[in-house]
Amino acid sequence: MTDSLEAIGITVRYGGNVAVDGIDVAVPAGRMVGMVGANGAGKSTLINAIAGWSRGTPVVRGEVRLAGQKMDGLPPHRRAERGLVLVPEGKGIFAELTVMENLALVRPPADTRGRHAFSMDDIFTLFPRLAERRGHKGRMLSGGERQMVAVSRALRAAPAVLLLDEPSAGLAPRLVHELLTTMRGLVDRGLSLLLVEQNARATLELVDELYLLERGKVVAREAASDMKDDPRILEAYLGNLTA
Ligand SMILES: Nc1ncnc2c1ncn2[C@@H]1O[C@H](COP(=O)(O)OP(=O)(O)OP(=O)(O)O)[C@@H](O)[C@H]1O
Repeated sequence: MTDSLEAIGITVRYGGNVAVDGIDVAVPAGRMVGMVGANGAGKSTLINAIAGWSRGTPVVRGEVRLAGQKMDGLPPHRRAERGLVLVPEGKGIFAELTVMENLALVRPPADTRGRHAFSMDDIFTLFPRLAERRGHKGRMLSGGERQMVAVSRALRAAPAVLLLDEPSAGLAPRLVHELLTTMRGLVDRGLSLLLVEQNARATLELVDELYLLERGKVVAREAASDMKDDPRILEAYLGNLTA
């Protein structure tokens, strides 16, 4: 079966500094793949390159395919139109627009075949907190609520594959768990998800497969169930999970 998302040989080079070094990623349909690593490992650089953009002006190489279709050379908005939708690090919601207005900025595509469409009602069922706050401006929302808006805005675009960059940043552990559990629920309903996270522990609990990144390279890639039991991985990258 064709993977929902396939990235092959992604390399992002800033002069002599190779931030991402020939990484392959595959997200099978209806699966949640996690990518963890320390600060500066290259996680954001990689997920942004898959979405079609980079900070600065690096040299970017590699192929990206969505359900077998080539995305190479397409700008981020064209990739999003085809269903490859990024929730960027830092959320990027408009502080002076209300929750409703932020969500209304995205026009759902007319043709949602092979995609996962979410009406406003679906979104408010998923995030009841946003329903209560629909008239509140972005600047009045908590970090968790802003993250919910950012995810919801991406869902309005009817993703085939959702790319989620560090949703836990700045959130309390309980909120991280709630948000990731909600995302897992969507994956169980068929969405494909690539999640970049620093919080390895929370990620490992919910993903199907985990990649570990170190200095721009994948140093381990395993089913999450196997990684949980791999003492080498636990010790080196995840600390003591039973602690
Ligand atoms: N605009 C830029 N110019 C030069 N180098 C950059 C630029 N953006 C990122 N880098 C480099 O790319 C490498 C990877 O950074 P990246 O932000 O992808 O790491 P990360 O794993 O997402 O870290 P974090 O968890 O802190 O967000 C770092 O060495 C960083 O210095």
